[in-house]
Amino acid sequence: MNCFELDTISHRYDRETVLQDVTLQLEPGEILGLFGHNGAGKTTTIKLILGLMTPSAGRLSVLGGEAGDPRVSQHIGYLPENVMFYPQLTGREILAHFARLKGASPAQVPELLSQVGLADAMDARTRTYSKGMRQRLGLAQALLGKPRLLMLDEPTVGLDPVATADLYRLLRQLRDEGTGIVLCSHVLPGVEPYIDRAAILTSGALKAVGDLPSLRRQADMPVTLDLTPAGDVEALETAVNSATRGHEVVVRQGDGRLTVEVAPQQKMSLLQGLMASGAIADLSIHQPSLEDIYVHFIGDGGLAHRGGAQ
Ligand SMILES: Nc1ncnc2c1ncn2[C@@H]1O[C@H](COP(=O)(O)OP(=O)(O)OP(=O)(O)O)[C@@H](O)[C@H]1O
Repeated sequence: MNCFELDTISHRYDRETVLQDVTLQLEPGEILGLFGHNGAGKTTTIKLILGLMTPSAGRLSVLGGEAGDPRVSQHIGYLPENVMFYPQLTGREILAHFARLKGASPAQVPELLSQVGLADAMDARTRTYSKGMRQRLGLAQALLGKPRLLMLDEPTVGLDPVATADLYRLLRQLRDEGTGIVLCSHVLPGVEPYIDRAAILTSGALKAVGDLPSLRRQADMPVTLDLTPAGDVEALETAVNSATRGHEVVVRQGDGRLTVEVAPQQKMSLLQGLMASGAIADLSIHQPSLEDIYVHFIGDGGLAHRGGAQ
């Protein structure tokens, strides 16, 4: 059974359509990165899955049931973008309160607080917590009751690099135990190794979905080769031009080396030509990163999309 299945979902607020024909699934034991600029529709998508609103069009099922059904909601954990807690209560008291609301066992409260790195701070009032500590408490709250679907909105905001790495390790462990996880973010650097698939949302439309190799195929962006000449760089450039056999490539010279941008489908024939030429001493190959692919799909007008501050 899928964690959720969105089938051509659209959503309007008043007059504005903010999601258009979004089709997306999440399997158990999978981490999906949901990426998009400010106002792209990430939070709206999450709210629909949580059952806080009903879509204007399309079909939606969550954990095999209806979004918003309490029998479904009890298996969902959600960390909102901005977490706020009663400042006078301790982390332990707050989590125990949420455990009661969710019908989860209070026995797991100290264990969860330790898991998110708040073992030493669980009896301090949350008004003394830093932003990162509040974020960790929010994460512990989302993990109550061992959810089968976990949705995290900007979970790394406020976390230092060590805490961020801890968070990703924890998410992997949950994923390996079968939890389906959605990670919404505009912070792409560093996230690539921790997600199984990415979905890129722009102005309410899903532009691309898949694992990194599939996104690279969908983006069809050039591969960059850094070439070190065996002799002089001009001879290498001649070899590149002859090996490309009229296909378009971008060639730049610098520091006695050549940088060549080539279409993915031409890469192997270019490499074979270069190897046969004897003009090349060494090379490195750079595939587009998740960030490059994201920028490609968001488009040059990326800044124009970004309604709010980053
Ligand atoms: N309650 C609302 N009423 C009207 N419009 C709304 C409402 N909530 C969101 N919107 C609009 O819907 C669009 C999508 O917003 P959403 O919050 O889903 O984007 P987001 O991708 O989560 O953005 P961010 O990264 O800035 O949090 C935006 O244009 C936003 O202004």
